[in-house]
Amino acid sequence: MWRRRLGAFLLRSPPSSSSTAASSCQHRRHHLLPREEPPALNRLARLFTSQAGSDGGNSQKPFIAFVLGGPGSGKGTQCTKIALDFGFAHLSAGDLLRHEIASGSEKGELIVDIIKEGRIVPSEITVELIRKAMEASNANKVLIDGFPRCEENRIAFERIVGREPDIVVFFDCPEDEMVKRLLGRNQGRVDDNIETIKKRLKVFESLNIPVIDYYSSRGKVRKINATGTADEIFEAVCKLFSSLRF
Ligand SMILES: Nc1ncnc2c1ncn2[C@@H]1O[C@H](COP(=O)(O)OP(=O)(O)O)[C@@H](O)[C@H]1O
Ligand SMILES: Nc1ccn([C@@H]2O[C@H](COP(=O)(O)OP(=O)(O)O)[C@@H](O)[C@H]2O)c(=O)n1
Ligand SMILES: [Mg+2]
Repeated sequence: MWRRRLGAFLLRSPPSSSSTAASSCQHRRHHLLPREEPPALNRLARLFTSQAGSDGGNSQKPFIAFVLGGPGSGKGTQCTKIALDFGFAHLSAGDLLRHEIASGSEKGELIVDIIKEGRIVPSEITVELIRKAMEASNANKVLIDGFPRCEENRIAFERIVGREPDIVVFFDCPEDEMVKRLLGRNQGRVDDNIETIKKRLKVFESLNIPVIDYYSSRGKVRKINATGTADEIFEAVCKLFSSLRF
């Protein structure tokens, strides 16, 4: 059902600009409450929950949301908004890998070749970067954007971090729209060209969809229609996140 054939790209459309306008989320009131509670109440609340409290400490296990969707489905755009409105740390697997490349390390040289080809970086590398970033953020609510990309990623995360996600948010977007957005992204990325995009879409379908199916069978997937403007999509995101207990 979520599988879409690569075929017909609609490359004729001009690049779509993302919505940078501040969005208004009608559901904000609800999810802002915990952050506005006095510290004593937070501490008290924590005694009665298995998740970390809302004061930024991570003495207990954080709430983890994996954020998935095809390349260009809007994961990064929506994660930025969620982080801002719901107080999540936003860890983007792709950004962590690009940061490693920028550091000039030997690992970075390996990573850049893989990204150029739209393939998946060995899980040990990515999970280690995510683990360190989670630790450094010390956050009690974490969005892990663009991960896991394949079963190997998923299994490595479970083994190294010792956790499953609490939920998996899946941005469902038609391929022609994803291609249009990627070609208009304009961030100078080595993988935002049509050849690599075609490979990334194939990898998404063959390796990432099975991960989504796996989490779906475990009742963890929350699918969001990722067409429309960024603000329209964020309205659906707000509904979902306002309904969560974290
Ligand atoms: N709903 C949307 N409509 C049009 N363009 C969008 C939308 N959401 C994001 N974009 C743009 O599409 C491109 C890809 O979005 P991004 O959030 O980076 O996706 P992903 O992280 O899934 O690859 C970016 O240039 C972004 O500004
Ligand atoms: N878990 C991950 C995430 C990204 N990557 C690599 O990094 C590239 C860019 O990932 P990204 O998440 O920034 O890309 P978008 O889907 O956001 O466009 C992917 O195409 C992979 O080559 C990976 O190998 N493993
Ligand atoms: Mg992204």
